[in-house]
Amino acid sequence: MPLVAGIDSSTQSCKIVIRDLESGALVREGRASHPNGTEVNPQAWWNALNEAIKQAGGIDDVSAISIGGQQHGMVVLDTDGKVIRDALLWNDTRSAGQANEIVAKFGAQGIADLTGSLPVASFTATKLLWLKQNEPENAAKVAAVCLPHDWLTWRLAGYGPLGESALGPDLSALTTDASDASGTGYFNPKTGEYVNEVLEFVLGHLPVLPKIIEPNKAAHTKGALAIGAGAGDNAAAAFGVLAKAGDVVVSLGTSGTVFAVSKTATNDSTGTIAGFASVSSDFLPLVCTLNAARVLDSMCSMLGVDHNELGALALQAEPGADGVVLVPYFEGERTPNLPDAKAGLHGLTLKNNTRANIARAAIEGMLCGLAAGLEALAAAGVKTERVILVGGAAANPAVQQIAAEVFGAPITVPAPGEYVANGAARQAASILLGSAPDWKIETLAQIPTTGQGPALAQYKKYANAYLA
Ligand SMILES: Nc1ncnc2c1ncn2[C@@H]1O[C@H](COP(=O)(O)OP(=O)(O)O)[C@@H](O)[C@H]1O
Ligand SMILES: O=C(CO)[C@@H](O)[C@H](O)COP(=O)(O)O
Repeated sequence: MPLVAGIDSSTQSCKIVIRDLESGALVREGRASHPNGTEVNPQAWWNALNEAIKQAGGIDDVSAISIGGQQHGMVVLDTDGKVIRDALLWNDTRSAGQANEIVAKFGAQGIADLTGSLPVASFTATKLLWLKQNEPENAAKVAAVCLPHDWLTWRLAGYGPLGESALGPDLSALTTDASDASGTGYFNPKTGEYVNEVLEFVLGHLPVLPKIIEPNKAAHTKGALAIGAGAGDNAAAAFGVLAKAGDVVVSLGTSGTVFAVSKTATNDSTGTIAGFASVSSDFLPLVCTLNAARVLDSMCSMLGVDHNELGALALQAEPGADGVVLVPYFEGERTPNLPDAKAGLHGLTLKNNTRANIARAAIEGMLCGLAAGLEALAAAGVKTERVILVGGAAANPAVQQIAAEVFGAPITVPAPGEYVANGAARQAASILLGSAPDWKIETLAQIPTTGQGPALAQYKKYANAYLA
């Protein structure tokens, strides 16, 4: 039976799954780490991708492959196909001022109407404006701009820097898909076209941009291997869990994201909801925070425990952690747009200052930032019948249980797996089959709603003070 592969080139690592085309059964997998930091040489992603493929036993027997990846990262290429400078990632906040300049130029509603979203520092457009203003010699050299998954797809197809690749630096062979393009800040998800006036404003000239490929078409063929368009990681996760109306997906990776597949486009000029496209060319209204799984990593090292112990400690405390609140803005924050904010531990007394309360406050704080996202989606008309929890921190049973209390919604935890990579594999399968297969998804846990606990209300008291 033919095999298909899907890749998740995410912030912290690269993962590959190889699946049976018909049943979707996992056949082999591999992973490799990415370097830390918000500025990364794309070569590190290419090395990790090759290491992950090697760990998975290679892809010689695979018929189709697609790459999902972290969104927004700015990869700039010169005319020889060389990377001009390290990529600035989605969680690099240096271009916050440039985001404001774009909003001032086009107006908040104007830019939201043109691109579906109000740009914040994460968006590629703001990074290009930062480049033009701070490294004009680099900006002048830019012949093409692409996203992390676009660049990896191009490399996998055999293109790359002059002298270092079989097919050479053909920039016109760069491809992408609507879901990832919709995170650039210069793409209109409603028309499916790039918005040149924004691009010209931020870079000063029009570079080559990746061609938009439909989800069930091959972007390239390499011998017998079909290479798909790929996708932004959140859109791929929605596709990987087969999200349908009433499902809201919450992903707890480096970023925290809340999103749903919708037939209706959004154009939120407040900037809370990003109006992205889905893999299937519907829409993917999405709220993203900068502080998710790494909040727990950081609290684990502060308390000297591992993730299981952090979870066990948290479950010893009562909902609301006896008034202890962590506002987790360790990396600044994106939603709300507070790029320079710092985290704060609030409400401590000599009595409630326990390891259990602090562990619980860490999990509640991470989730409360996302509960505000759920509320925003609800206000935009997105129905939440259940929350599907994915991403690294979703594996933690305490996180799953506390999510039901914080969100006040039933939680479904799919069987442990790489759902971004699975979504990419499902897209690859759709190239061979003409449409995406309905692979069965096993459920690990279903946690009924317990109603909303006290955590969110007390969190808002402290978090709202940051907005004053
Ligand atoms: N059991 C767990 N509990 C909490 N966090 C976890 C657990 N297992 C992994 N993580 C965290 O999940 C993160 C990796 O998740 P992942 O979704 O792969 O991130 P990304 O997509 O941003 O690279 C790491 O920060 C890791 O420490
Ligand atoms: O910026 C966004 C979404 O807009 C992030 O969701 C990135 O796409 C990174 O995802 P992870 O690597 O944290 O999963």
